[in-house]
Amino acid sequence: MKQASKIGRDTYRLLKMVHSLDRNFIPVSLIGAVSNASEPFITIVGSAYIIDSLLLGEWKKAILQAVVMIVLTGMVGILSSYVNQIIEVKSMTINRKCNSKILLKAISLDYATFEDKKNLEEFQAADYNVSRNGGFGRYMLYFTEILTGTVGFLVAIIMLVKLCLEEIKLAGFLGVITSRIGSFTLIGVLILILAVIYSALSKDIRKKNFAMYQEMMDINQKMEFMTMELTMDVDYAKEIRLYRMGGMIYAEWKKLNIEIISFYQRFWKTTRRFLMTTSFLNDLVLLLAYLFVIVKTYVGAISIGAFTRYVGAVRQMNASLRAVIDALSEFQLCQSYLSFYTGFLDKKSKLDTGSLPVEKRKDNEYEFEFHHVSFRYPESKEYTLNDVSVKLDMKSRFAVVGRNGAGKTTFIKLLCRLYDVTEGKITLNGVDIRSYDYQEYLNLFATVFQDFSLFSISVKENVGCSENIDEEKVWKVLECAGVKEKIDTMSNKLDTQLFHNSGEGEDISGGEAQKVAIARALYKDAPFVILDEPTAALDPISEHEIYTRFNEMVHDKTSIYISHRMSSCRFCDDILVFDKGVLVQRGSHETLMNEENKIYAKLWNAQARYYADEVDEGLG
Ligand SMILES: Nc1ncnc2c1ncn2[C@@H]1O[C@H](COP(=O)(O)OP(=O)(O)OP(=O)(O)O)[C@@H](O)[C@H]1O
Repeated sequence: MKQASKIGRDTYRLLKMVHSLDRNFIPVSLIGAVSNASEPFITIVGSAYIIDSLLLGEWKKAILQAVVMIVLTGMVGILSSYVNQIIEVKSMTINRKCNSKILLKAISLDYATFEDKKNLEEFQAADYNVSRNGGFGRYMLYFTEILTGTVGFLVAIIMLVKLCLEEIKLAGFLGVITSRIGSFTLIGVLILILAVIYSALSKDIRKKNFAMYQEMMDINQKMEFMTMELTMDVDYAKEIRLYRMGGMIYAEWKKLNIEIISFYQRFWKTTRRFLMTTSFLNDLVLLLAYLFVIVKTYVGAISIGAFTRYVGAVRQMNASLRAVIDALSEFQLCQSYLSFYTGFLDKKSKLDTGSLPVEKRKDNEYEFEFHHVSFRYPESKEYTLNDVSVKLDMKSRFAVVGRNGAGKTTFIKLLCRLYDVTEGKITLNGVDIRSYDYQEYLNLFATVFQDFSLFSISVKENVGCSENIDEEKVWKVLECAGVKEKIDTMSNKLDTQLFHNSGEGEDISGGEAQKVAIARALYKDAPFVILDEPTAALDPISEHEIYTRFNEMVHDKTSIYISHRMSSCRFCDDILVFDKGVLVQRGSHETLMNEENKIYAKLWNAQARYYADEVDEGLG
């Protein structure tokens, strides 16, 4: 019962969603159902009348009836195919609209959602079910089939009620069966048996199929990823060739392929059993129903013409019931798949907690403070940052240094609120950052992470990140980032698409890409500019040029650099040194260099020694 009410609630919700996407779909489905279902009945009823007319020798009447039947069948047939076509197109359109809902949801979700494996799987499942498993399109086609079957079943029942009412008073067993009460009981019991058997069997197969389906979804996703690695992605193509990894990945792909084949074999085995059992039971019930109509004709309760009509009605009732139950089981299976989709749409942003507007200050006087901040990644047991307390003075240039894995990037991610702290708090001008409107808060930062991304869109769009782009400003920031000349040589200049995977796109080097990403940060013109390993891919001259120009451009802003090139710390007023998630030192370059045997001096000296050796070797 609980299960049935859940199915009912889910159906209502999904149909409501479909209705909001296309208000005409459900009415059109109803028209389709009525016209699809009435088609066979026109022939059933028509031929019965024709037979009766022929038996009475009324030839003209029979011909007229045949003409009416043919015209009606043709008209309803045309209407059915027209409406079915509309339903198919509408189903496809609804699916596309659902796809766009997934995309919109995906881009509105927290960044942390995408670093969390479980969330990522849920997103992939939602996308898989809507884009590749038929999604709402298939769901709505089954919905129409259920409506069609239900209308057909009801019409057949009405005809059979009429059959039950046709009686002749007789004594004995035949009299009992052909009486009204006997007829209703017999037909009622037959329908009940059919319904109970079908729903029990279909429930069983639905459960089995859903379990198998989930298993196959995982395998399919892995296979799709591997196919992409092997065939489509140019970055993988390089590694695959240089390290001869193709054979290994192909072997893995083949293993999954065998699993898929075995999955289909199991799937068809359960389905075959279901089909054979239902078909046998069906035939049995059909036989009993035919016998009943024969008996009714034998005792003289109905004419020969009526006999054909009722035989048709029995056959139609059976076929309709079977179609409803088959479609219902598929419909519910689809509903289970679509639960991934609705589950995904129900996800809420955890970071969108505050509503305070962020004060827009022309003087850029924003003050951040970390108060005993500790942080653990969602799926991690270990703390990445421990008890960090630090005040960031405005308009300073900060450097964040430390060994690999010390927690530098994590510190920045917390500042930019890509994650919330696990313990402690971060304040902006004395107010907990969780109280601010999330989007407004994000607008304070222009950050280039070490794993930045450029997109397969134009250079201009990559830098301007909006629909209204100030081209003059784009050229200016490209110049500051040292990549103006390169863009000037590209075929469509600012309008050149990046990366050749977008058809007409052009590729740029790693360093040039990094410069474009820096230009994007400058274009945003935010009060906080953060560069995480900003110059890792740049040659030393470009690095020097960028630092010099950059400092000019961000003089009225607060800037934070994370860099392993210790020399860049010299540009900075204040240096934060992290070690194993703890802020261990802070101060100017000179102050920190005076703290001997501490990590900053060690890092500096290690790099200085390396350069000194190189210089010595070069000179020697
Ligand atoms: N999404 C994540 N989930 C779990 N652990 C993570 C995640 N991202 C980073 N870590 C872990 O947190 C620690 C600190 O990482 P972080 O990227 O902050 O270091 P980093 O100082 O910037 O290092 P590097 O200099 O190598 O860039 C590392 O041990 C890393 O493995």
